[in-house]
Amino acid sequence: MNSEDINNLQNAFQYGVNLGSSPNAVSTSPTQSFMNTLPRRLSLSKQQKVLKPFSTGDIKILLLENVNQTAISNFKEQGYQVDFHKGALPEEELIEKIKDVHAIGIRSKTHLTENVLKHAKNLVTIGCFCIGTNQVDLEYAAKKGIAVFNSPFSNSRSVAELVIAEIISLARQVGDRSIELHTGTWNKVSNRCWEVRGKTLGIIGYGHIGSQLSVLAEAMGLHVIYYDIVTIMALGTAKQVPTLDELLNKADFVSLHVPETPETKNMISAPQFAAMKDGAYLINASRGTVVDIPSLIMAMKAKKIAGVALDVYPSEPGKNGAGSFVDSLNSWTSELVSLPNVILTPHIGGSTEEAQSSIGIEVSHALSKYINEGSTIGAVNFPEISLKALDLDQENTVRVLYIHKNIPGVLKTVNNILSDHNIEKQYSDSRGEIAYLMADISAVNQADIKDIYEQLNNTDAKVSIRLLY
Ligand SMILES: NC(=O)C1=CN([C@@H]2O[C@H](COP(=O)(O)OP(=O)(O)OC[C@H]3O[C@@H](n4cnc5c(N)ncnc54)[C@H](O)[C@@H]3O)[C@@H](O)[C@H]2O)C=CC1
Ligand SMILES: O=C(O)CCC(=O)C(=O)O
Repeated sequence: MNSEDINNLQNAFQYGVNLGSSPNAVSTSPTQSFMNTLPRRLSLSKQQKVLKPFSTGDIKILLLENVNQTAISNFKEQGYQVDFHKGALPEEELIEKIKDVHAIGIRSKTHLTENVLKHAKNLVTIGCFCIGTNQVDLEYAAKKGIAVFNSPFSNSRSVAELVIAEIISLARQVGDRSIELHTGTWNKVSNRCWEVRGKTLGIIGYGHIGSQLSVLAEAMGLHVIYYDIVTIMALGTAKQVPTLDELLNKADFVSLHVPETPETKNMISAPQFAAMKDGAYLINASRGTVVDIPSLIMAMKAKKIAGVALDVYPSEPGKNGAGSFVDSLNSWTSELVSLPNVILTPHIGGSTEEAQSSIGIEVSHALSKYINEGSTIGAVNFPEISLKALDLDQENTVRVLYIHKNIPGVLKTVNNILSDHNIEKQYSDSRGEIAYLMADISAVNQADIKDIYEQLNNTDAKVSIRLLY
């Protein structure tokens, strides 16, 4: 590409129509700061046109809960404005901030409910920098045309390793011995301390984490059985059991790795504790709502359960600090902490340098690809579609991103609007009540862009539109 070509391309951008008045169209002509980087971008990617329909400097991203530095760097490299906070925000402050941003990055503590999201006038995407997405109202987000992404397995190994540490620590009462010695008490005992070799581990939920745990546990000589609502191929010599009760009857250690759903709420309560072996151990690094803690306390007091390791709780503090894990957070806190052989960790299953760094890269990448190109690959509440990047010589090609209600006749209406142009590529898919169409149309001049936008904007089925060019 010679300098004349670059000038032409810059001119093409500078004639961009400003569609910024529409809440969902993040489309204005690019800033000089982006122009200044253009020759470098072009030399990095000789064949592909970088789609920048908007001033990247106008894109605002709110990052909460100490999302990793890798994500901050990626977003800044894109030219976005990043507002970074170490903790979660109280709901009122969150509502104030979310009004203004195009993207938000959270971990497990920020609850993006309908009440919060209804204030998000410009929001196009949410990044959960974690595995779980239960903290987001996914359905409502989809209805508002907000695509949600997560990192489905970047921290799975970290969780599995923590659980392995806890299995041995519970069996050897390491937590109690450590607390005693920290407070000056030497208590060298072997009573009811066990090797884990030859014992049975029951894994509830044999997905990414459960199956990884299975492999590690077998390497230490544990027998593994698992229960899952779907039939899943066993790794190593593990065996799937047909019922939860069978798992509870047989396992010496029970470890939970299910998502938070209506079905998993209080999945382990009084009847399940009763079904467990006497002196069994429980580990929960999934979600706090999965175990009924008052029933757990009763089972421990009755010596039915010999120890428990919890990483997650029904209510968790929004940020780090002393004095936050108390009865006003969860009414049973002081009772639980007074029991023997209880290991409590502050939701750190996925908190390793390795996991956080790769989650930061993966989720920031997915959000940037969606903002810049419209790709929804990896979205958890949207149909997953993508079109290949445009070539540099496709100067008058516009990418239409049209999120709409999944009702009959929409494609006919949209294609009528686009019919004066050549539709180079088109891809459409639906998921529940929401459908998403990506189309690259060529031979479009600047006046056409505004016209296409307005016509699409007037369609009944429209949820939101962006035009990239
Ligand atoms: N403590 C921490 O820091 C972390 C906690 N998590 C939690 O762990 C959960 C599991 O993570 P992954 O293994 O990656 O998820 P996954 O989606 O790969 O696996 C979950 C498994 O649970 C099964 N399942 C769902 N409902 C079930 C039910 N009612 N009964 C039995 N099985 C059921 C599914 O079929 C699936 O095989 C996440 O949803 C998240 O809440 C995830 C990462 C870190
Ligand atoms: O690291 C976090 O903040 C949350 C980890 C977690 O629970 C998840 O990935 O689902």
